[in-house]
Amino acid sequence: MTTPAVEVKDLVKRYPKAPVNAVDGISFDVAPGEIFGLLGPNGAGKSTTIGVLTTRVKATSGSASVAGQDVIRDGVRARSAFAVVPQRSNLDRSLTPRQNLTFHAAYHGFSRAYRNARADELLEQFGLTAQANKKLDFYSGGMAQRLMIARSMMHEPAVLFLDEPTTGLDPQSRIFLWERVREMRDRGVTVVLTTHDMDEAAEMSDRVGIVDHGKLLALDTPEALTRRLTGQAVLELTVTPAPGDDPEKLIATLAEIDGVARGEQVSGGGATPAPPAMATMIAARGGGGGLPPGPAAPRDGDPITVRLYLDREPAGLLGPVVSVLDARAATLANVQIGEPSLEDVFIDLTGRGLR
Ligand SMILES: Nc1ncnc2c1ncn2[C@@H]1O[C@H](COP(=O)(O)OP(=O)(O)OP(=O)(O)O)[C@@H](O)[C@H]1O
Repeated sequence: MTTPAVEVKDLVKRYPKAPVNAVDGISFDVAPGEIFGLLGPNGAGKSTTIGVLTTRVKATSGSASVAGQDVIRDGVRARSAFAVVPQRSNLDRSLTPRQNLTFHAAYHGFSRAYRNARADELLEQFGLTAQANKKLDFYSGGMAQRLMIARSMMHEPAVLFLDEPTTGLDPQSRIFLWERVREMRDRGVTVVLTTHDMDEAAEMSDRVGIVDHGKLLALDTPEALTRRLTGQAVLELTVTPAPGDDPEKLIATLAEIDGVARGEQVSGGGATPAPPAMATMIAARGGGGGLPPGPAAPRDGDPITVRLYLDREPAGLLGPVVSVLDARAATLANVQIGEPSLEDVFIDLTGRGLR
């Protein structure tokens, strides 16, 4: 049996004087070479979990290891096995970009020849060769992020922890970054990332763990998680109800169709239809303080967007849907068939209340 790249068992962290555990008995394994996404609302316990794994936070109880090294009992030894790229730059501004790389490798005990060769290789890989000796003050946020990842790879860690790596990056930098992350994965580096970007998590991660209130609520591949949600597919309709018809009643009638698990209005009242993921944030189940507000009440003649969550193949339901709309003299402008997104799963598990 191969040793997991990350192993967390019954991990608990209670900060001094805190009334509840920040991490409340979390267990999971990450396989070598996996990209693992840790997701959760603000304050869920992600950073604390990563903090324990990277020896910055002292665990209250439980066990944790990275690349087979016990990070709780022998943090110093474990540190050579991983690298952390924090959300905010912690580059040394008194050094050149290149020196940031070579000093890091010197700290980890690598020879001068190795340090220089590795720095050149990584500067090239991260598109920073031409800016290797510039002042860091002239670096953009994207360049600083690239340099931090390059620096983290100087000591060839087995596991790379990335804390919200693409926050604040432009689309080009984001794509570039993910290409590099995939390259690292292809070379056998295990990547553990935290992110609030659900699309990115779904696209990048081999598996994701969803955390809230210090507990792991779900752990699986993004596909398996979305498959588990309600039905197999979602039908999104842009409909203009007949004058005087009540949209809520129209949706209730649509939800009664055999094969429709539930229905909800995701936008309307003249608002631009939100993309599916955003739509769910607006319209998903109640609770959690009622924020953010639901869609505006539509005026007569305005189209509304209705989402139907299905528990059977969508093709067979188009006929019944059109019949209901016909019977109520509603006009159908657009139909989209889609899968539930990871964000739908996230909201379903963690609710929509603000943290
Ligand atoms: N140093 C600390 N001292 C006391 N409480 C803390 C400390 N750090 C975090 N907490 C608390 O522990 C809980 C979990 O916080 P944590 O930072 O791990 O969450 P998170 O999921 O990383 O959130 P975010 O997405 O906002 O970064 C929160 O209630 C937070 O207020």
